[in-house]
Amino acid sequence: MVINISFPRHGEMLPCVDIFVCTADPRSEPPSLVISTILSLMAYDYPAEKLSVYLSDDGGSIFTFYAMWEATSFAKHWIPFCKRYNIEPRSPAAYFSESDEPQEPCTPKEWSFIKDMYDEMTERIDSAIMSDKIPEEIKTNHKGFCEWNLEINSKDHQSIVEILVDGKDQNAVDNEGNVLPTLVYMAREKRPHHNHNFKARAMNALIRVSSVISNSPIIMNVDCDMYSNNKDTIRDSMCFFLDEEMGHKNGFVQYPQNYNNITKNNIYGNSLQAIKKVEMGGLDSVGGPLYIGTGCFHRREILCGMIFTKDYKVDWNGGAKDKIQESIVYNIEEKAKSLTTCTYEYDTQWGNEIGVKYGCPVEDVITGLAIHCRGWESVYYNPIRPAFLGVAPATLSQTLLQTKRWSEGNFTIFLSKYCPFLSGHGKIKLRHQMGYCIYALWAPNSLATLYYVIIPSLNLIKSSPLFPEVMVHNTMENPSQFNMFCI
Ligand SMILES: O=c1ccn([C@@H]2O[C@H](COP(=O)(O)OP(=O)(O)O[C@H]3O[C@H](CO)[C@@H](O)[C@H](O)[C@H]3O)[C@@H](O)[C@H]2O)c(=O)[nH]1
Ligand SMILES: [Mn+2]
Repeated sequence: MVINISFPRHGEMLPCVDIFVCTADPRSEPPSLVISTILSLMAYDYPAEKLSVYLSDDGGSIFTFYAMWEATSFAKHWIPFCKRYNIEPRSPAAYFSESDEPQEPCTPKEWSFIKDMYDEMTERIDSAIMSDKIPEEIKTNHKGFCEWNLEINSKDHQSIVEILVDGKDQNAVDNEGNVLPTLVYMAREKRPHHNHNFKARAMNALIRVSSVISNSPIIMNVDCDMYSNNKDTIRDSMCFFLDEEMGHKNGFVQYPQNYNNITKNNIYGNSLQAIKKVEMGGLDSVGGPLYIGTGCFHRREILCGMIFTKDYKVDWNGGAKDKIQESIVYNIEEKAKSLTTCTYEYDTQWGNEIGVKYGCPVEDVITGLAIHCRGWESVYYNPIRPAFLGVAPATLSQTLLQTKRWSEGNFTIFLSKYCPFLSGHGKIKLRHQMGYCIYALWAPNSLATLYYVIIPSLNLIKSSPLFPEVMVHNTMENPSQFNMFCI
C-alpha cells in the first residue's frame, strides 16, 4: 500500500542505493549460492541506474570471482525475465527449486531456456571448484583473473577491486537494452600480522570503496546467504527515509531474519519467533530495533558517525550526480584498492567513531546502539511477504555456535563501557535501554531458563508440589468459592 503512494510522489527523486553483500568462505558459502543472492538483489524493482551491488569476499577466492563473472552474463537474461513476468523470488536458485515445471505466466519455452542457462552456469562453476581450476580460456575474458596469478590465499593477499558491470557505461545493458545495476567485486588486503576484524572491517572497506564508485546516500547490507524474497523491499524502505514528517529521524530500517530451511518442528528454535514477532516490534515503539547485521538499510552519513540534529536535511542526489559526471575507469579501481589496504585505517577513527565498530562478536548491535545514542531512531519492518530469506544453522553444533556467539557478544556489551545503561544514559529512553538488555542479558538469563526447565521436571518426577500448598480449609466451608479458586 505505502509503496504505491511513495512511488509517484518521489518519482525520479528516488535515492541511489548501494547494496553490500559479505561472504567469507567459498566452502561453507558456495559461490553459486552467493551469486543467486547477488542476482536477486540486482533484479529489485528499482531503477537499475540507481542500484550498485558490491560483494566483499573475505575468502579472496578466484572461484567466487569467477562465479561473479558468470553472473554478469546471466544477469543480462535473468533480470529482464524477472521483470517481464514479475517473478518472485528473484534468486534463481530459490525460484527454480520451487518447481520443476514451467510456471505461469512465462511460456514453457522461455522458462526452459532460462533454466537450462542457469543449470549450465552453476555446473560450470561447480565443476571449476571440484577440479580446483578455472579453464585458461575463461581467464582471458577478464583482466580480474590476473590478480590470482601470484600464489595467494584467503589470509594473505593484496587488495582486489574489480568493477564487473559499470552502470555508467553505455554498453552495460541487458539483452533488452535496459541499463544494468553496477556490480563490483572486492577482496580487501589481508596479511597474516594484521587484525582483519571479520565482517565489521569488510563493511568499512565497502563503505570506502563504494564512496569512490557510486557513493549512494543509502546503504543496504545482507549476508551472502540471505537472498531477496521481495522485489519491493527497496521501495518499501524508502518510505521510511523519504517521509516528509518523520523520515529525517530514521537512521536505519531493519528487517527480520527469516529462514527457508526451518525444519517442521523447529527443534533448535531457529525461527526466532519471539524476537521477530514480539521483541523487535516492542523496541520499535521505544526508539527502534537493534541493528542485527543483515537485512538493514542505513543512511551512509549516519554509518559514518553523523549526529542527529532537528534541522537535518538530506541531499538525495548523492550518487546520481556522480554517475552522470564521471565515468568509471581503471584509476577508480586503483583508488578503491588503496582504500582497502591493511594499513589504511591506522591512526583513523574507522572502527570506532566512523563505520561499523570493531572488537565485538556482534559488531552490528554495538554499532546500532551508538547510532541510537547519537540521536537517531530506527524502524522495524516485517512485511507479510518476507523481504529476505536465509539459511539458519541446521545442526545442533551450528546452533550452539551461533547462539554462543550472539549471547557472548551481547553480554560483552553489557559488561563494557557500551552497556546500554551507561552509554545510553541521558541519550536514549530508559525503556529503550531496557529493551537492549533483553539481548545484553541473554547469557545470564539462560540460568533462569535452565532453572525452569530442570526444577519443575524434577518436581514432577518426585511428585512434590511445584508451589506451596494452598490453604483450602477455610474455602471448603463455602464450596462455590473453592470452585472459583480451582478455575
Ligand atoms: O571474517 C568474516 C566473517 C564473516 N563474514 C560474513 O559475515 C556474515 C555473517 O557471518 P555468519 O558467520 O554467517 O554469522 P551469523 O551468526 O549467521 O550472522 C548474524 O550475526 C552477525 C553478528 O551479529 C551479523 O553480522 C550477521 O549479519 C547476522 O546474520 C556472512 O555473510 C559472512 O560471510 C565476513 O564477511 N568476514
Ligand atoms: Mn549466517
